Amino acid sequence: MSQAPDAGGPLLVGTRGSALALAQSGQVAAALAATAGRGHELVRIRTEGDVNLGPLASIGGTGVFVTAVRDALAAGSVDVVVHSLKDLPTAPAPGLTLGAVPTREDPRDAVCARNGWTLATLPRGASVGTGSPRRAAQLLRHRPDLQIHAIRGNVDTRLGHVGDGRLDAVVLAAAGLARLGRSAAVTDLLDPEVMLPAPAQGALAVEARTDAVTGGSPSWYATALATVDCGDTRAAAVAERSLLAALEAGCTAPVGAYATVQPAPGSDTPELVLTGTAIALDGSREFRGTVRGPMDRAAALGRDLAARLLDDGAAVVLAPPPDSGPAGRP
Ligand SMILES: NCc1[nH]cc(CCC(=O)O)c1CC(=O)O
Repeated sequence: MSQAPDAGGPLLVGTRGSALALAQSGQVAAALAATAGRGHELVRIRTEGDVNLGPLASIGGTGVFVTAVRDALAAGSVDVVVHSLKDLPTAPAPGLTLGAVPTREDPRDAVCARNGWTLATLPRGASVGTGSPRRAAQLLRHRPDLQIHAIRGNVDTRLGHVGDGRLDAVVLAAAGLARLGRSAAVTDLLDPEVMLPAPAQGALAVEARTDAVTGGSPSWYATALATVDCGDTRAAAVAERSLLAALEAGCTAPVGAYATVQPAPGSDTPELVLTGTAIALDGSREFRGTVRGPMDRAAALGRDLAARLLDDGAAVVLAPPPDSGPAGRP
């Protein structure tokens, strides 16, 4: 199992079986297979997170969506796996590597409301569904009157809460809605100034076995991965995820981050601009900052911003409540 997969057979792409996972894996698999001049096959892998619909925090955090998929890759039953990068734990997986980060979709969060309401026009006390502490905290920061309802489930289930009138609105990632062809449900795209996305929201991760990318002669496999990789997206995602890791915050922590690549002031050289926030669950306190620096310092920028936020006292909003389960994240 120590080289690139054989040339010849179809590229085997491992994925979760949800509609969103299949849609995004299918798109990446087609691009990878096309550059490699071969066919592809999606291999669905059932994970604990798909089977057990309890609150994520109590079933082991986001890792629950990832473990079984990674196991299939490590065992060699598939050639690559595709994840939503925001669902990938920040800790590296032994023997696996981030083979490619394709160009990011819209990173913003989207309000999907009845009556075309926006965040600003939702009636006083409106009911809004989200299972994400990050979204809840930022919603309450702008609209302390809103009633937040914890919901989970796939994108269609969540939209269904609005469709049948149980809730006035739900907040979902614009990228997921777009990949499922459900963008028509969006009534307000939230500017990152208003709601900072989850680190790496809207980006995909193509994971590969490290030895298959680096081992032996430069393979068709490494070439295909390099072809679908987007350097700007990768750098932004690395900066955002490094902030999250350095805050030692799991994804149930209310942490938002967004990095863009922009020309450095007074020059043409591109640089990364990273904004991050750590916010109290009720929106009452926020620690927010922005750093900028060279693209090749992406990980260091995330750590720098984390150090600054912690210096400002962000630990008070990151401490998990006493009776919560292990850190995880939606
Ligand atoms: N938490 C689940 C999840 N993981 C990735 C996406 C959407 C796509 C993305 O962010 O890349 C979603 C749904 C959502 O947050 O609305």
